[in-house]
Amino acid sequence: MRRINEIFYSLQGEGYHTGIPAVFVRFSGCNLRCPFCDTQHEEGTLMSDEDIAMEVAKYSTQVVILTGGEPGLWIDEKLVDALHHERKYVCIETNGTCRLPENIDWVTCSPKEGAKINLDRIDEVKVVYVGQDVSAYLDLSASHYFLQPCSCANTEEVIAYILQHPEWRLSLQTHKLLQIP
Ligand SMILES: C[S@@+](CC[C@H](N)C(=O)[O-])C[C@H]1O[C@@H](n2cnc3c(N)ncnc32)[C@H](O)[C@@H]1O
Ligand SMILES: Nc1nc2[nH]cc(C(=O)O)c2c(=O)[nH]1
Ligand code: SF4
Ligand SMILES: [Mg+2]
Repeated sequence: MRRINEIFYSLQGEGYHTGIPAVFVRFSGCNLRCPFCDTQHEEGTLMSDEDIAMEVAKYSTQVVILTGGEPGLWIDEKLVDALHHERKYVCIETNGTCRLPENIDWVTCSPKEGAKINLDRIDEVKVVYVGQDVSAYLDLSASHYFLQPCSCANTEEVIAYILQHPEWRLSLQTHKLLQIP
Protein backbone atom coordinates (compact mmCIF):
# COMPACT_ATOMS: atom_id res chain seq x y z
CA MET A 1 0.00 0.00 0.00
CA ARG A 2 1.17 3.56 -0.72
CA ARG A 3 0.09 6.79 0.97
CA ILE A 4 -1.51 9.10 -1.60
CA ASN A 5 -2.32 12.73 -0.89
CA GLU A 6 -4.36 13.33 -4.06
CA ILE A 7 -4.93 12.15 -7.60
CA PHE A 8 -6.14 14.84 -10.01
CA TYR A 9 -6.39 15.65 -13.69
CA SER A 10 -4.97 18.90 -15.06
CA LEU A 11 -2.49 20.31 -17.55
CA GLN A 12 1.19 19.86 -16.77
CA GLY A 13 1.91 23.42 -15.71
CA GLU A 14 5.71 23.35 -15.69
CA GLY A 15 8.78 22.43 -17.70
CA TYR A 16 9.17 20.58 -21.00
CA HIS A 17 5.67 19.05 -21.06
CA THR A 18 3.84 22.30 -20.21
CA GLY A 19 0.29 22.25 -21.57
CA ILE A 20 -0.04 18.47 -21.85
CA PRO A 21 -3.08 16.92 -20.11
CA ALA A 22 -1.89 14.64 -17.34
CA VAL A 23 -3.06 12.71 -14.29
CA PHE A 24 -1.10 13.73 -11.21
CA VAL A 25 -0.49 11.20 -8.44
CA ARG A 26 0.72 13.08 -5.36
CA PHE A 27 2.45 10.95 -2.70
CA SER A 28 2.44 11.99 0.97
CA GLY A 29 5.70 12.79 2.73
CA CYS A 30 9.08 14.24 1.84
CA ASN A 31 12.69 13.96 3.06
CA LEU A 32 13.37 17.71 2.58
CA ARG A 33 11.80 20.85 4.00
CA CYS A 34 12.31 23.50 1.32
CA PRO A 35 11.38 26.90 2.77
CA PHE A 36 9.56 27.84 -0.45
CA CYS A 37 7.62 24.58 -0.91
CA ASP A 38 4.19 25.35 -2.35
CA THR A 39 2.59 21.97 -1.60
CA GLN A 40 0.63 20.52 1.33
CA HIS A 41 1.29 16.80 1.07
CA GLU A 42 1.33 15.27 4.57
CA GLU A 43 -2.28 14.07 4.64
CA GLY A 44 -3.02 10.89 2.73
CA THR A 45 -4.94 7.68 2.34
CA LEU A 46 -3.47 4.25 1.70
CA MET A 47 -4.02 2.87 -1.81
CA SER A 48 -2.88 -0.36 -3.46
CA ASP A 49 -1.17 -0.30 -6.86
CA GLU A 50 -4.40 -1.69 -8.33
CA ASP A 51 -6.42 1.18 -6.76
CA ILE A 52 -3.95 3.74 -8.13
CA ALA A 53 -3.93 2.21 -11.62
CA MET A 54 -7.76 2.04 -11.64
CA GLU A 55 -8.10 5.70 -10.62
CA VAL A 56 -5.54 6.81 -13.21
CA ALA A 57 -7.26 4.72 -15.92
CA LYS A 58 -10.42 6.85 -15.55
CA TYR A 59 -8.70 9.60 -17.56
CA SER A 60 -8.01 9.09 -21.25
CA THR A 61 -4.67 10.94 -21.34
CA GLN A 62 -1.60 8.77 -21.66
CA VAL A 63 0.52 10.91 -19.33
CA VAL A 64 0.85 10.24 -15.60
CA ILE A 65 2.98 12.46 -13.35
CA LEU A 66 4.20 11.03 -10.04
CA THR A 67 4.84 13.86 -7.58
CA GLY A 68 4.48 14.73 -3.93
CA GLY A 69 5.97 15.14 -1.43
CA GLU A 70 8.90 13.13 -2.71
CA PRO A 71 7.67 10.24 -4.87
CA GLY A 72 11.18 8.75 -5.09
CA LEU A 73 10.85 7.67 -1.45
CA TRP A 74 7.79 5.56 -2.14
CA ILE A 75 7.76 4.10 -5.65
CA ASP A 76 9.17 0.96 -7.25
CA GLU A 77 9.18 -0.90 -10.59
CA LYS A 78 5.98 -2.72 -9.63
CA LEU A 79 3.93 0.50 -9.46
CA VAL A 80 5.40 1.73 -12.76
CA ASP A 81 4.62 -1.68 -14.34
CA ALA A 82 1.00 -1.38 -13.15
CA LEU A 83 0.74 2.04 -14.86
CA HIS A 84 2.46 0.74 -18.00
CA HIS A 85 -0.13 -2.05 -18.02
CA GLU A 86 -2.75 0.74 -18.43
CA ARG A 87 -0.61 2.03 -21.38
CA LYS A 88 0.46 5.13 -19.47
CA TYR A 89 3.64 7.20 -20.01
CA VAL A 90 5.07 7.60 -16.53
CA CYS A 91 6.81 10.86 -15.56
CA ILE A 92 8.23 11.81 -12.18
CA GLU A 93 8.83 15.13 -10.43
CA THR A 94 11.67 14.46 -7.99
CA ASN A 95 14.18 16.29 -5.84
CA GLY A 96 16.71 13.72 -7.08
CA THR A 97 17.87 12.41 -3.70
CA CYS A 98 16.42 8.89 -4.11
CA ARG A 99 17.37 6.16 -6.57
CA LEU A 100 14.52 5.60 -9.02
CA PRO A 101 13.12 2.50 -10.72
CA GLU A 102 14.67 2.11 -14.18
CA ASN A 103 11.35 1.71 -15.99
CA ILE A 104 10.18 5.32 -15.49
CA ASP A 105 9.71 7.08 -18.84
CA TRP A 106 10.57 10.72 -17.99
CA VAL A 107 12.56 12.15 -15.10
CA THR A 108 12.22 15.78 -14.05
CA CYS A 109 14.83 16.55 -11.41
CA SER A 110 14.46 19.68 -9.30
CA PRO A 111 17.69 19.74 -7.27
CA LYS A 112 17.69 21.51 -3.92
CA GLU A 113 20.63 23.29 -2.27
CA GLY A 114 22.76 20.94 -0.15
CA ALA A 115 20.89 17.79 -1.21
CA LYS A 116 22.99 15.19 -3.07
CA ILE A 117 21.65 13.96 -6.42
CA ASN A 118 21.33 10.18 -6.62
CA LEU A 119 20.01 9.63 -10.16
CA ASP A 120 21.39 7.66 -13.13
CA ARG A 121 19.23 9.42 -15.69
CA ILE A 122 17.62 12.87 -15.94
CA ASP A 123 15.53 14.16 -18.83
CA GLU A 124 15.00 17.69 -17.55
CA VAL A 125 16.53 19.72 -14.74
CA LYS A 126 14.11 22.31 -13.31
CA VAL A 127 15.48 24.59 -10.61
CA VAL A 128 13.37 26.95 -8.49
CA TYR A 129 15.45 30.11 -8.84
CA VAL A 130 15.73 32.33 -5.78
CA GLY A 131 19.03 34.00 -6.68
CA GLN A 132 21.28 31.07 -5.70
CA ASP A 133 24.34 29.92 -7.72
CA VAL A 134 22.86 27.45 -10.22
CA SER A 135 25.91 26.99 -12.48
CA ALA A 136 26.83 23.53 -11.07
CA TYR A 137 23.41 22.15 -12.06
CA LEU A 138 24.47 22.45 -15.71
CA ASP A 139 26.97 19.64 -14.97
CA LEU A 140 24.06 17.25 -14.40
CA SER A 141 23.63 15.27 -17.61
CA ALA A 142 20.16 16.11 -19.00
CA SER A 143 18.43 17.10 -22.24
CA HIS A 144 16.78 20.31 -20.94
CA TYR A 145 17.62 22.90 -18.28
CA PHE A 146 14.84 25.08 -16.85
CA LEU A 147 14.77 27.85 -14.26
CA GLN A 148 11.42 28.43 -12.58
CA PRO A 149 10.42 31.56 -10.66
CA CYS A 150 9.41 30.97 -7.06
CA SER A 151 5.58 31.06 -6.91
CA CYS A 152 5.55 33.33 -10.02
CA ALA A 153 6.90 36.16 -7.81
CA ASN A 154 10.40 36.83 -9.25
CA THR A 155 9.87 36.24 -12.95
CA GLU A 156 11.77 39.38 -14.01
CA GLU A 157 14.84 38.28 -12.02
CA VAL A 158 14.70 34.85 -13.69
CA ILE A 159 14.35 36.36 -17.17
CA ALA A 160 17.34 38.66 -16.53
CA TYR A 161 19.46 35.68 -15.41
CA ILE A 162 18.49 33.56 -18.42
CA LEU A 163 19.26 36.38 -20.86
CA GLN A 164 22.79 36.39 -19.38
CA HIS A 165 22.98 32.54 -19.25
CA PRO A 166 21.20 31.22 -22.34
CA GLU A 167 21.88 27.56 -21.52
CA TRP A 168 18.76 27.88 -19.39
CA ARG A 169 15.11 28.13 -20.43
CA LEU A 170 12.19 29.67 -18.55
CA SER A 171 9.58 27.45 -16.90
CA LEU A 172 6.51 29.27 -15.61
CA GLN A 173 4.01 27.65 -13.28
CA THR A 174 1.29 28.18 -15.87
CA HIS A 175 -1.34 26.38 -13.75
CA LYS A 176 -0.95 29.11 -11.12
CA LEU A 177 -1.27 31.84 -13.75
CA LEU A 178 -4.39 30.10 -15.08
CA GLN A 179 -5.72 29.29 -11.58
CA ILE A 180 -6.25 25.62 -12.36
CA PRO A 181 -5.00 22.69 -10.21
C1 LIG B 1 6.08 20.17 -4.91
S1 LIG B 1 7.46 19.50 -5.73
C2 LIG B 1 7.20 17.73 -5.55
C3 LIG B 1 8.27 16.89 -6.21
C4 LIG B 1 9.64 16.88 -5.54
N1 LIG B 1 9.59 16.86 -4.13
C5 LIG B 1 10.50 18.04 -6.03
O1 LIG B 1 10.77 18.94 -5.25
O2 LIG B 1 10.85 18.01 -7.20
C6 LIG B 1 7.03 19.77 -7.48
C7 LIG B 1 7.77 20.87 -8.18
O3 LIG B 1 7.38 22.12 -7.63
C8 LIG B 1 8.53 22.90 -7.45
N2 LIG B 1 8.21 23.92 -6.46
C9 LIG B 1 7.95 23.75 -5.15
N3 LIG B 1 7.65 24.91 -4.54
C10 LIG B 1 7.70 25.87 -5.51
C11 LIG B 1 7.47 27.28 -5.52
N4 LIG B 1 7.11 27.94 -4.42
N5 LIG B 1 7.62 27.92 -6.71
C12 LIG B 1 7.98 27.26 -7.83
N6 LIG B 1 8.19 25.93 -7.89
C13 LIG B 1 8.05 25.24 -6.74
C14 LIG B 1 9.58 21.89 -7.05
O4 LIG B 1 10.91 22.38 -7.16
C15 LIG B 1 9.29 20.78 -8.03
O5 LIG B 1 9.89 21.07 -9.27
N1 LIG C 1 -0.85 21.79 -13.09
C1 LIG C 1 0.15 21.40 -12.30
N2 LIG C 1 1.33 21.12 -12.87
C2 LIG C 1 2.32 20.66 -12.06
N3 LIG C 1 3.55 20.25 -12.43
C3 LIG C 1 4.20 19.82 -11.33
C4 LIG C 1 3.37 19.95 -10.23
C5 LIG C 1 3.71 19.42 -8.90
O1 LIG C 1 3.19 19.87 -7.89
O2 LIG C 1 4.55 18.51 -8.88
C6 LIG C 1 2.17 20.49 -10.69
C7 LIG C 1 0.91 20.87 -10.09
O3 LIG C 1 0.69 20.84 -8.87
N4 LIG C 1 -0.06 21.29 -10.96
S1 SF4 D 1 11.57 18.48 -2.02
FE1 SF4 D 1 9.73 19.03 -3.16
S2 SF4 D 1 7.95 18.43 -1.88
FE2 SF4 D 1 9.80 18.30 -0.61
S3 SF4 D 1 9.78 20.23 0.48
FE3 SF4 D 1 11.08 20.53 -1.36
S4 SF4 D 1 9.69 21.27 -2.97
FE4 SF4 D 1 8.41 20.50 -1.30
MG1 LIG E 1 2.53 21.86 -7.68
